[in-house]
Amino acid sequence: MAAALEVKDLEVVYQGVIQALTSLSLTVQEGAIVTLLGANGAGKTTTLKAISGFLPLENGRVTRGSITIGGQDLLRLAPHQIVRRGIFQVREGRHVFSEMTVEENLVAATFAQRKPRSRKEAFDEVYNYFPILSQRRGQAAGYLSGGEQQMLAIGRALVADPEMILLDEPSLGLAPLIVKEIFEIIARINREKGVSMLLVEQNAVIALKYASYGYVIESGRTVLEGTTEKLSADQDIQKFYLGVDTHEAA
Ligand SMILES: Nc1ncnc2c1ncn2[C@@H]1O[C@H](COP(=O)(O)OP(=O)(O)OP(=O)(O)O)[C@@H](O)[C@H]1O
Repeated sequence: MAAALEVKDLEVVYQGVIQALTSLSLTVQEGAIVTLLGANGAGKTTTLKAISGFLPLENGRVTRGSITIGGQDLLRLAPHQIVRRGIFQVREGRHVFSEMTVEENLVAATFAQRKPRSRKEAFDEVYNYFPILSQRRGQAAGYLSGGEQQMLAIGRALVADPEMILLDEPSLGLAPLIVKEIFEIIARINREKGVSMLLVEQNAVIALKYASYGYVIESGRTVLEGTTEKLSADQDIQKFYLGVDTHEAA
């Protein structure tokens, strides 16, 4: 299978001095769910921002390495061109337009639509995956629950008809049942539409359950990678990410 997205040896610097990534490499195969694990400040969000082209908005810059999709260089592209190339980032904290209704939020995402289809067709697809959003379509997004806002954030990505969604901490602040519901839908979108996912998660248990491959990053570099089966069996992962007492387990 062809490699969809390749990040190689990436170095990122903010404000000319703060080195956030030193040597970050990862691959997301077409149609895969890949997770990126790491402690606070390891550089996970920076990696997503580098891929989606948002670094310059925060005075950040890629100073070495490459990001390609299907062999095409992404580093030269602006964020709107990267969206057109099929990569859509769902940012941490949802960032829905709180004064606008659910449906107006979806309308706002139509600027990024990649294939000509009617709004009805695009929105029906979103409402099919997230029926609760259909019931709330006329309600201000700011009054939605955290879980519903996360669904809306993913729904906006769907309107764009992405090939890959970059998901930044979708479980943040949500109750376990809602997290499970959202991840089941993420898995369905992946399965049914073939959309690949690059998933940043503090909740390693859920990330390792739904992803097939994972990377661990420390201080801006990739230190471990493997199938999620292999990572789940790794003693360090068990100790530091899954909260397993490896002495007791031994
Ligand atoms: N806009 C910015 N300006 C300056 N430094 C930044 C900026 N964003 C991130 N950093 C720094 O870059 C490093 C990596 O941050 P990043 O947010 O990518 O980590 P993370 O792994 O996503 O952390 P968390 O899990 O806490 O979200 C940190 O040292 C952080 O302080």
